[in-house]
Amino acid sequence: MKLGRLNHIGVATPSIEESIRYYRDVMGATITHEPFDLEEQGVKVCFVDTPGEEGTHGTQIELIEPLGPNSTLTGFLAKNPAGGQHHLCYEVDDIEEARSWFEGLGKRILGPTRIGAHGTPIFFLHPKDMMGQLTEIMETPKGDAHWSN
Ligand SMILES: CC[C@@H](C(=O)O)C(=O)SCCNC(=O)CCNC(=O)[C@H](O)C(C)(C)COP(=O)(O)OP(=O)(O)OC[C@H]1O[C@@H](n2cnc3c(N)ncnc32)[C@H](O)[C@@H]1OP(=O)(O)O
Ligand SMILES: [Co+2]
Repeated sequence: MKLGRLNHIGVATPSIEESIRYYRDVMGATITHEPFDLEEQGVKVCFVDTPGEEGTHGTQIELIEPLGPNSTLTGFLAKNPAGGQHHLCYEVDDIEEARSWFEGLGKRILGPTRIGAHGTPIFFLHPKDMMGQLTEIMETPKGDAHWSN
């Protein structure tokens, strides 16, 4: 497997609106995306772009707030009430090849491969098998989609 770009850093927050104000008013970010609900993942999401090469954006901050008490974020926020860095997401060319690679290494994969917030297949790896970092693997969006979401 060949590691691709760092697509996003997932940041858990108890209030996505408060986090948006922080990135806009303190960090000077322009927030062009509206928050949206991803019911299947149990999260409300908003992307914050960092600058990339001409005409593109760089690695995103993915703000995630729990949607309801059964969200996978509930335990994390109970331990970290102010929120904080939750996961790292790396791109790969071929999601099935990557899944087989990590399975072959004996890494625990958390649930099935599913469609993530960028519209491409994703899966998660257990933080205890990944040097303490909850790791998301995402198939690289094809064509212009890479820069529009
Ligand atoms: C927006 C959609 C999508 C995208 O397209 O980008 C997303 O990113 S959705 C993001 C939210 N979804 C997920 O996180 C799915 C995968 N996560 C899980 O399955 C669980 O959250 C978990 C990783 C298995 C943790 O489960 P939980 O029940 O909350 O905690 P445990 O008590 O079982 O934790 C065990 C152990 O791991 C430590 N831990 C937990 N979360 C993290 C973390 N984010 N980073 C680092 N370490 C983490 C936890 O502290 C426990 O350690 P010990 O206390 O030492 O036992
Ligand atoms: Co993510």
